[in-house]
Amino acid sequence: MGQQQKGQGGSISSKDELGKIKDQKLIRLDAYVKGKWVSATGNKRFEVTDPGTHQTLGHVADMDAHDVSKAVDAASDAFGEWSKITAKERASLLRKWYDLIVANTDDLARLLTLECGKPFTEAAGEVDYGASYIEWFAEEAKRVNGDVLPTTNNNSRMVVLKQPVGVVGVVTPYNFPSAMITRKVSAALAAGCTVVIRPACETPFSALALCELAERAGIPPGVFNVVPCSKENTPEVGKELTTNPKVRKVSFTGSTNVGKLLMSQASSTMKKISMELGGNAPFIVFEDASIHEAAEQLLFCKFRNSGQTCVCANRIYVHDKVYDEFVSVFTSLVKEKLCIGHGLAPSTNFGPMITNHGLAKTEEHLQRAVKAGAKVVVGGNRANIEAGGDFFEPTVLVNVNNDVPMTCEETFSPLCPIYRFSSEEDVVRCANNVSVGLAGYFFSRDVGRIIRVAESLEVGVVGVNTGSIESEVAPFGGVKQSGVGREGSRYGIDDYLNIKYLNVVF
Ligand SMILES: NC(=O)c1ccc[n+]([C@@H]2O[C@H](COP(=O)([O-])OP(=O)(O)OC[C@H]3O[C@@H](n4cnc5c(N)ncnc54)[C@H](O)[C@@H]3O)[C@@H](O)[C@H]2O)c1
Ligand SMILES: O=CCCC(=O)O
Repeated sequence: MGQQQKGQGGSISSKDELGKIKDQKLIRLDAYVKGKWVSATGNKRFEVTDPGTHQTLGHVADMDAHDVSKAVDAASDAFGEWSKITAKERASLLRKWYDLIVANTDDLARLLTLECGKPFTEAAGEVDYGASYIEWFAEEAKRVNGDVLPTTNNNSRMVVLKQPVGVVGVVTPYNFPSAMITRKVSAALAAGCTVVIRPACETPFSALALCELAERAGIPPGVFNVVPCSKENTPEVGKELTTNPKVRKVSFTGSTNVGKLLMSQASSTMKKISMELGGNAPFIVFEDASIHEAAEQLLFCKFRNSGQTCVCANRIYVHDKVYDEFVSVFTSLVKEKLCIGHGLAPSTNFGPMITNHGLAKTEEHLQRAVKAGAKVVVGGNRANIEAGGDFFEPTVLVNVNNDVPMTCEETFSPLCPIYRFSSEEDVVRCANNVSVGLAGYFFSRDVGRIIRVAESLEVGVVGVNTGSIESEVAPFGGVKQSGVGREGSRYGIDDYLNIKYLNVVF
């Protein structure tokens, strides 16, 4: 069994790396409520660590439900004024926020790598990607148009208004600590909503740095609130954000199970919801595809963020006729091109698992598959990197059973099972035979097949001859148990608007 390259990182000190952040004011440890940096009740704090070294990065304010209710009050008080300033004014403030993020990309990326582990270049890519939503929604703010309908009575006019929903509770995951916040918050602020953001416990630093820049951009007090909290306080904080009557919408990105819980809690006050949940993306290589192109695309699509991305390829289906060639080409790429290490070591392009829970799940998925007959072609072990974090090798498997967890559920790990298929009909049936439907990918040059398969896949986003689908211009979101709503694009702002119909009789 071949091995991937191992990067450096042995001498990395997380504290020293934090010290290299040029603008040290971006490292915030307190919460942000009503335009002030505040500590939690009783000055309670929780520890945040670097997943690449397990060293402490800092102790952040641990907000409880009562603290969060004050943040909701602040957001509710600020809503009146923020929703009434002109869209052009909101757009201008968003644009300033965007400019500040772009100007501070290196610092923000370093912070992101330190708390989430993804390699620095990938982290800088995330900051840039996240910022693109702010630029986009700054522009869209000015295009929230209403409607005048053909009247059914000459003595009346029928008018449609679009109005901001109100206070939005935002809950985000640890795998995209920056972009999952900006994608939601920029649409919300552009629409005229105010926000209370609860970032993931593992990755509050990016959220707080974005907040520092929002403050510098001049976003008024109360419009933008950030309430970090520990794992222990998460259920009560989640309950507050989903049941407080002043919160009119909950926007969540994370796993399907937590999404269902938050959705049921939010139903008690009938809040509007956006749910961006887990996936289990099929990646299909037909016999007429370019094998090298498909293998190159899979490398990024499967292994970015060490497999911890909701749209990562999860199940790889390769046509029988090209199966052996594909496995051989792809395995060589994995060995040659991936270099494991701490995300701030210059040669690294494959970082640690973000949590040790994720590492344990990876090992369990692997063991269950191997027990059921799977063969590991490359990888298959924890990687012993001097830096000391939770590393697992990029792993390719063949002969994987269809009933094992890595096939049936989102593995969210660097495990890459490659299955055989022999007919288009069968592979589409297999691809759709899961409860979720976020992204799907396939490779073919046959135009008829491209249309048939793209229309048949039960997902919200399809990559055809590409493993890359993200763009602020395009609608992002899933079907089935992958969620409700769309983010980004001209559709994304609608999730933060209510429609009001006026029948004006004169
Ligand atoms: N569709 C998308 O756009 C998208 C994007 C990124 C991640 N994801 C999904 O997120 C999952 C990985 O992220 P994760 O492991 O952090 O997911 P998770 O559901 O465990 O956690 C997501 C967030 O919810 C918080 N949370 C957990 N229990 C809560 C509760 N009772 N009340 C309030 N908040 C609670 C977590 O602390 C975290 O901040 C994967 O399933 C991935 O596919 C989806
Ligand atoms: O984990 C999901 C993030 C999806 C994206 O790339 O926008």
